[in-house]
Amino acid sequence: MSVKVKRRVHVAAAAMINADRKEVLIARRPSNVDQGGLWEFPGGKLAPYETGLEGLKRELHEELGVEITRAQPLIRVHHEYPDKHILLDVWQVHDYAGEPFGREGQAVRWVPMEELVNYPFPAANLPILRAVMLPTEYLITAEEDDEARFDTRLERALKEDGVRLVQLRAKTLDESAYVERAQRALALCRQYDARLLLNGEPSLLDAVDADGIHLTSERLMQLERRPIAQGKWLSASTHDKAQLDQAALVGCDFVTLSPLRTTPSHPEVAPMGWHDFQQLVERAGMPVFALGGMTRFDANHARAVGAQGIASIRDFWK
Ligand SMILES: Nc1nc2c([nH]c(=O)n2[C@@H]2O[C@H](COP(=O)(O)OP(=O)(O)OP(=O)(O)O)[C@@H](O)[C@H]2O)c(=O)[nH]1
Ligand SMILES: [Mg+2]
Repeated sequence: MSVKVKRRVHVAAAAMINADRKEVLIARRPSNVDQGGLWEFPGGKLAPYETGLEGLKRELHEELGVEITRAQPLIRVHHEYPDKHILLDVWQVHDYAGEPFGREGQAVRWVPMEELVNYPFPAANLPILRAVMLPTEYLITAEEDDEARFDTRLERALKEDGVRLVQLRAKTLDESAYVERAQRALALCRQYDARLLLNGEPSLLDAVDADGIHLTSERLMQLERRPIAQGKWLSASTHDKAQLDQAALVGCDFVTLSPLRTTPSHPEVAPMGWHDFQQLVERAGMPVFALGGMTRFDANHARAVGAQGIASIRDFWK
């Protein structure tokens, strides 16, 4: 039996997100090419010695007639197709010159984010769809014993820090107190067009119609399948490769990976540091938020090493 070594293909692709209208630019692959007829994020294979960003700029000039002026890494996805191993190196384009059009005759369309799921994409693209929906910052709420103060602090973060993704973590509350707080938190989040995930059992969604569930790593490891519908978001806390693999297996939409640094809340746990973090993120296959001593000053670096961004209690809870 001969062992065939798969081709490795490095592809740069663009998530052009129109932040005001919350639309994303997608293009349809011509029917006569690999994965023809499917929709994709514009881009293509890197030429020898090209960096991801150089390749992205060249491809977007060739395919859409635009010149990228500002872009930031969004996510890197490894995927095994039957004939090749591809690395999709996806960049979020923040600014460009020109009006995009299908320079190669391909259909090009601005699509509202929540409608992206209705378009057929290549199998490798699921993590990208998740990444474009998510912001760079993930607020985890602190323990509070005063409900009025909880509301004030949450609203401050939504209003002044522009937080758009919130996890309600409250280990000291019993279920009925948790549900009450969650209902108020949901109303506040709706007011600011932010998403709310409940830290706890999937059944909490029956009591509060929030946007999803965040699982502890312990709960994650007990599951055999995804415990909630596809229309809701599922995130989980992870700390190592085994937990990341499990998150992929049960179909988490995204995860936190911690601890990057030592924190006052977990002084006994050894931090993993950026090097190990980057290696784990590279193969996670879903958006990952860096957690553990992170502040918004770390967001750019987190992006640069492949993460979606940062998660924090302390940096937002003031
Ligand atoms: N551009 C792009 N390619 C994707 C995506 N998802 C995905 O699996 N791919 C795969 O990555 C490879 C990209 O190749 P491509 O056909 O765009 O390459 P290219 O623009 O350099 O074209 P060429 O090889 O005809 O010159 C294809 O095998 C394609 O199926 C995506 O969202 N965007
Ligand atoms: Mg292409």
